[in-house]
Amino acid sequence: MTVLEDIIAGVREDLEARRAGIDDAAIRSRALAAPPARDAFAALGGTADGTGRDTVLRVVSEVKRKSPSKGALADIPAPADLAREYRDGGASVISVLTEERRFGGSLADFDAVRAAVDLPLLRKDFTVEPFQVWEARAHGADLVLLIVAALDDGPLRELLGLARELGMEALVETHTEDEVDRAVSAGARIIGVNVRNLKTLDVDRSNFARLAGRIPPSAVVIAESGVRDADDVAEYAAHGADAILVGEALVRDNAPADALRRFIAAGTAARPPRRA
Ligand SMILES: O=C(O)c1ccccc1NCC(=O)[C@H](O)[C@H](O)COP(=O)(O)O
Repeated sequence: MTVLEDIIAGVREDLEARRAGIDDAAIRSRALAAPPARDAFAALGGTADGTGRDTVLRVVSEVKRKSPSKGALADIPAPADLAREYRDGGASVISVLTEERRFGGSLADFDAVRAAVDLPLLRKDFTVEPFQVWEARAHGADLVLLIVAALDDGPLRELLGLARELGMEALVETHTEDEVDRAVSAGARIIGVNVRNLKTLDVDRSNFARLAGRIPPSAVVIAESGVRDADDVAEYAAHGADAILVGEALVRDNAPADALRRFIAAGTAARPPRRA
């Protein structure tokens, strides 16, 4: 079993336990009654054909307590306080991990962050069932994560379609050429290239430069994982990242708002004037 398969097996067990406590009709009516989703595509600098794109590097800042690759990262006793720091530092989107077993997250963390900030929020989980998309909207999410390596084309399209029907968008995450091509064919508008291989946990930052050029300019391109400092951010930006997704470097920093400002400045300075 790969690391990703092992995580998803646990996610499915936890999902069934939650489903035993609330029926599908109830979660759907909560989702339909929730305030409208925020426009995460625009918040990440997206424009319909890519030509009106500005040169600001956006940051998706993650609330991440622990991980399979690094173990414990930060206690984060008050996720809402961290979210306010992220907002003050200029984050465009906040990602909240809700997977419990391997990342120490929860929907309670998500709710706390939702109540604290008005930015678009990504419910960061291993989405494999429509119930999780309904659940995300019911909790006020604006974006869900769809990992191409975890989904066949049928479910990928179904989950992306459902997210949009509910007014949300999806961050469609890739790691290989084939996955980028599948994300593009599925109609993804926000495409992440994760430099961490979720099957082996190896991190190879050069993977971003290799894959980013396959993504059409109409999509927002996010470089995910592996940021240690402003030089890494500049490298991703120079190779075409519209945004970066950062967890560890921010949660380990004593002044995450300052770190964010440094990352945005370094990435914006390094970004080419416009993606062709
Ligand atoms: O972070 C992990 O170890 C991990 C392992 C298996 C599946 C997913 C994993 N992480 C999810 C992520 O994509 C990262 O949390 C995110 O990109 C931020 O990465 P980083 O800045 O390196 O913390």
